[in-house]
Amino acid sequence: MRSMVESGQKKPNLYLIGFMGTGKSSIGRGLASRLDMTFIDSDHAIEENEGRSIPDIFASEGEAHFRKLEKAFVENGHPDHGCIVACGGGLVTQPGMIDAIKSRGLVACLFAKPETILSRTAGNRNRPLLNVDNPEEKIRKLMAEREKFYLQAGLCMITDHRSMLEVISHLERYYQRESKKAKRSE
Ligand SMILES: Nc1ncnc2c1ncn2[C@@H]1O[C@H](COP(=O)(O)OP(=O)(O)O)[C@@H](O)[C@H]1O
Ligand SMILES: O=C(O)C1=C[C@@H](OP(=O)(O)O)[C@@H](O)[C@H](O)C1
Ligand SMILES: [Mg+2]
Repeated sequence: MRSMVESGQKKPNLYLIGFMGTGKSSIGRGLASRLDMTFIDSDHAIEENEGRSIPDIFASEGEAHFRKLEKAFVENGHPDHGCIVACGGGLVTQPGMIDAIKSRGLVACLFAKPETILSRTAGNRNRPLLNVDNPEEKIRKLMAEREKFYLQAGLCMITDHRSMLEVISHLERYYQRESKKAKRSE
């Protein structure tokens, strides 16, 4: 992570990564309010910039185009400090993206079992990758492909059977500890 001196002693960003339905967006919002930081969701930022929804972007230009928009968001589409950033689940799967977010702040990954993910995402058609005949099979396949990226986070946390408040409190302690360490290492 960039030094606190370079970032002007400002609060480093915290990036929440992990599979769809692990809680990045909901937990990120609660955490930002606890830590008095700005909340940014990469999906919402992209939708706002493009003026259309993620399903529309996938349908009209395809997943590869959406991944380019995610890359642009990471590289120059958000502030470099003071933010809790909920990343779309596939954002870290492109080459160089994990290093790019690690160079900009702390990274925590949320995990959940495929069954939990299925129940948390069922009834919501906003995730085009899960609009398939057998979403559970798709979740297992994508998870296996993506695990190597998710495991590179500074903190990995299993969220099954944990309330959102428990997850938020754990992440709050992680952020406070790690951001203090970064400050002390100056
Ligand atoms: N720890 C949790 N326990 C129960 N439900 C959760 C938990 N974390 C998230 N959820 C629910 O799961 C759904 C998906 O959460 P969301 O924040 O959109 O995930 P993501 O951004 O990772 O795709 C939401 O309805 C949210 O309220
Ligand atoms: O895992 C993915 O590839 C995706 C995750 C989604 O975000 P969430 O992880 O917030 O659901 C969204 O970016 C898009 O539907 C693609
Ligand atoms: Mg989300």
